[in-house]
Amino acid sequence: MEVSYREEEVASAASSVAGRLTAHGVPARLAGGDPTLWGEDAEAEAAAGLGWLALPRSSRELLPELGRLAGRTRAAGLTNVVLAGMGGSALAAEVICDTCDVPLTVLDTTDPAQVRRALAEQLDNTVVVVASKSGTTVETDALLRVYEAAFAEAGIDPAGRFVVVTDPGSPLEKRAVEAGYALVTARPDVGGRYAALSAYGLVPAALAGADVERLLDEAGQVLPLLSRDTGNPGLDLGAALGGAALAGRDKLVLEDQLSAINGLPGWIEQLVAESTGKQGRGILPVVAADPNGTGDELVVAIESDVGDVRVDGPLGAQFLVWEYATAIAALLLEVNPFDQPEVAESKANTTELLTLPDLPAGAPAFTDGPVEVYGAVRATDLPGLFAEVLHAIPRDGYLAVMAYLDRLAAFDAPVPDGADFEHMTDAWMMADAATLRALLALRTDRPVTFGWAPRFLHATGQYHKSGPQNGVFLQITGEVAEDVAVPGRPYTLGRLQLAQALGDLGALETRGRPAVRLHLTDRAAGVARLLEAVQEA
Ligand SMILES: O=P(O)(O)OC[C@H]1O[C@H](O)[C@H](O)[C@@H](O)[C@@H]1O
Repeated sequence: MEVSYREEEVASAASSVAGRLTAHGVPARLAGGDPTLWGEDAEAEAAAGLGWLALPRSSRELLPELGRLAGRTRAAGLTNVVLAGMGGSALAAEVICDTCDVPLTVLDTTDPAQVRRALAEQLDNTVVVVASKSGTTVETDALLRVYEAAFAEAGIDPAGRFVVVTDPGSPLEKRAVEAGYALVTARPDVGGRYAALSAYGLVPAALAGADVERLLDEAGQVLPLLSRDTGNPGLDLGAALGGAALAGRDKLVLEDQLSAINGLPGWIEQLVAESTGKQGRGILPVVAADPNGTGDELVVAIESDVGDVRVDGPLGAQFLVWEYATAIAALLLEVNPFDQPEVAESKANTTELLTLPDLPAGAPAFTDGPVEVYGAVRATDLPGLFAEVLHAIPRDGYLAVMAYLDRLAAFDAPVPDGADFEHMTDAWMMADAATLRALLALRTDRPVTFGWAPRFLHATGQYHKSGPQNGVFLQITGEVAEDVAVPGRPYTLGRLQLAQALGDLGALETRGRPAVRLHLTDRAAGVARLLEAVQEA
């Protein structure tokens, strides 16, 4: 595992902060699990959350159980593995499976169409891993209920179809025991976003067929380096991230196109944004975007030379080194890397909204074809709105696009008969809400981020509300054609999804941030109109 600096300014900022850290014995203290590093206010959470440093060894104890579970599900012909989980309880498994090229359906959504899509896939051969540390996350609870109902309706005994991963004593543990589901309890002293090498990352990955022992070997090899003052990749990366952020380079552009590891930036995004984005400070991860060459960027490239910092190493080692580096960067920014108070705020808003008979969606400021626009805006059409929004981004700020939609809908786009792969890709791209990010990015030198909701609420959502207050926000919601009931709950997935959007919008508006909601009354036509209008802006 190696971290190398490819730019003089980054190297000198990093070496100056690394000198300060080693003078205080920080590398060895962090590697040894010293909970006092982040100050008194963070001590209790740190003491209860540094178990990730021991995972390369302690997770080995899970291997026999994982082998048995994987063998049992394979023998039962359950080859379609679905993971219901949010944030840290989903993203690591996604990266592991993408990198090992084994199929895993990650359901970290409340979108009725996307959930219907998953339900329609091989229910007969499906095993659902339900992963939640707290055991109370609303999305995960809803997906468990939806799958229980689907199995019951198909006459399938749900007992053999769920594998629950949770902390000991959680409400989900109780539920799993009562229902007779397979249960793996996780080490409780590991925070959600640091849980890649714990049962949360490993159980779904092992069931999907990934070689998880190898990940632990890879992490185990880097572990002894983390107590060193020199030749310590975690310190080198953390000092670069923190040193650069202190010098004003607080937009972290993550590049991985040349890496054999697939999707790591999405996992890094939740780790860094949730751990550092608080008290008006933080590092904003920017994923799937080209750098703009502005003075507030730090480009970190996984296994390539295209960045200011290059990070080489296998996936297991990357997980551990990024966790360590994030804890170092938080220390330098003087924030607690183990809490996420503003994630809880949007959750509370959502819960409160769900108690109302009707969701307060408000009245549109204007309508442009299949798109209703909600918010305090001067524009009267979409091109004007995009121009207004781009103009509103502060000089040191960013624009965040957040889509409460089916992230796979673009693949339904009609493709002309006989189209080759290039034409198919073009058709998908022009039907994909994520393309809005790229088109907006062409019109500004400020970073434009994109997040599928509610996934991003458990990642950049914390940063949006409590990091530097220089974000401008565009929410996209869509009409629900066919909703999905959540058995035992007084809401459907569609209602929950809209409540999440309105709950987060409320949290952003309370802070005085410019925030607009674009509601697609026809989803496919709405996406097409957005992509057309942004090019006219
Ligand atoms: O695993 P759960 O308790 O369901 O939590 C899922 C996610 O929820 C919140 O967003 C936390 O901030 C994340 O760190 C966590 O990974």
